[in-house]
Amino acid sequence: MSASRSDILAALSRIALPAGGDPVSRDLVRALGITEGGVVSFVLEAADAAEGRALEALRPEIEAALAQVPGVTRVSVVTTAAAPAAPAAAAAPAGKAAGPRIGGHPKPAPAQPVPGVARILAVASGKGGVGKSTVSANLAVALARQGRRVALLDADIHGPSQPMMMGVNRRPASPDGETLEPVEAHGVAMMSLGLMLDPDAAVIWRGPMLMGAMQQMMFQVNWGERDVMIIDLPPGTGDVQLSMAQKTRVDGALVVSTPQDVALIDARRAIDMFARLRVPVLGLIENMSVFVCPHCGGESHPFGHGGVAAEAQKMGVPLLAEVPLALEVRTAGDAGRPIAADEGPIAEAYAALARGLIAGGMA
Ligand SMILES: Nc1ncnc2c1ncn2[C@@H]1O[C@H](COP(=O)(O)OP(=O)(O)OP(=O)(O)O)[C@@H](O)[C@H]1O
Repeated sequence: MSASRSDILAALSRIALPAGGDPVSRDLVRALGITEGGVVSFVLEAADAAEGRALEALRPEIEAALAQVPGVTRVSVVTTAAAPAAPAAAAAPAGKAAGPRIGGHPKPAPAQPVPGVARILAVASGKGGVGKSTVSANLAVALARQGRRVALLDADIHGPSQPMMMGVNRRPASPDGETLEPVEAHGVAMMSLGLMLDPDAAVIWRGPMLMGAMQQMMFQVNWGERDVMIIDLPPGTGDVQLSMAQKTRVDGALVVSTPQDVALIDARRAIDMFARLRVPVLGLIENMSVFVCPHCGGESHPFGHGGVAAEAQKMGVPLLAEVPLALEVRTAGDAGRPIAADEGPIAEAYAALARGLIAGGMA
């Protein structure tokens, strides 16, 4: 049996904090999640950057203490600081840097550009599982192969899959304890909450925490000079999408759908949401459009046929790409080398999508 919430809180209340009290009495514990398998994850939210550094230093001790609680199989703690990034002069001295922190309450701020990033494209879907993350990773790689300087931000906070798809899973460096360095993979600079968390841990973020995490991943990452940032949004039409459009200027949205009616209904909702947020929808991408049998070469349409093209016409938006359903797309994603990194008809479909965006001045 896995540990209970009260077991975890009891263990946490035995941890003495340098500034006095314990994480429970000081109300620092956020988004505590315990999976059936006994994986415990939560966020320790510090009041300011200095306390954040102190908590980060204490993190190994906290994780070790919780690992002793019966039923706990793994512990994943993320520390955050609620205060905005300190100016460079106040940064931690070299060698004293705290680890990367992601989360915290959002800071009220008008929409602002992400420093160094020329354009932002959001990849969205109305429904989960239609291949939005796969499209984001492949498009990012295809653009990089055409010489663009590309950032990939995994905003799919509840199910961050870019570390797996891009084949990188190391904690990002934070040399100054305030900002994070993106990780490089296949010529793309990537940041994902998945790099901070145990891959098996459930992420249960409350609204404000979620917005804070998004804000930090956009503005407290040293993205460098980038021609385009691809944002892999969570499925649906929720808080992250809204907050993204409010916090920064999204130049265009790409909506991914399978040809299935049920996916298309949700895609329509996503298009409607972007219209209300005044984010231009650049077009639809049909994923898993046709299945080509690897044995006989015969074509079939497991999710229907023609639906996305018809929907695009109805909504007055272009159909930008049709990506077949192919086993190698999944195996490439699972292996951490997106299919667009190699040669073949599917890589060419992504290359054509990238060329079109570059030609249209969107990437
Ligand atoms: N064209 C394709 N052919 C075969 N498999 C695919 C294709 N596109 C995506 N997949 C596979 O389908 C699964 C779901 O894809 P993906 O994670 O990209 O979807 P998603 O829309 O981002 O899902 P979520 O809503 O969970 O974020 C993955 O295993 C992926 O490898």
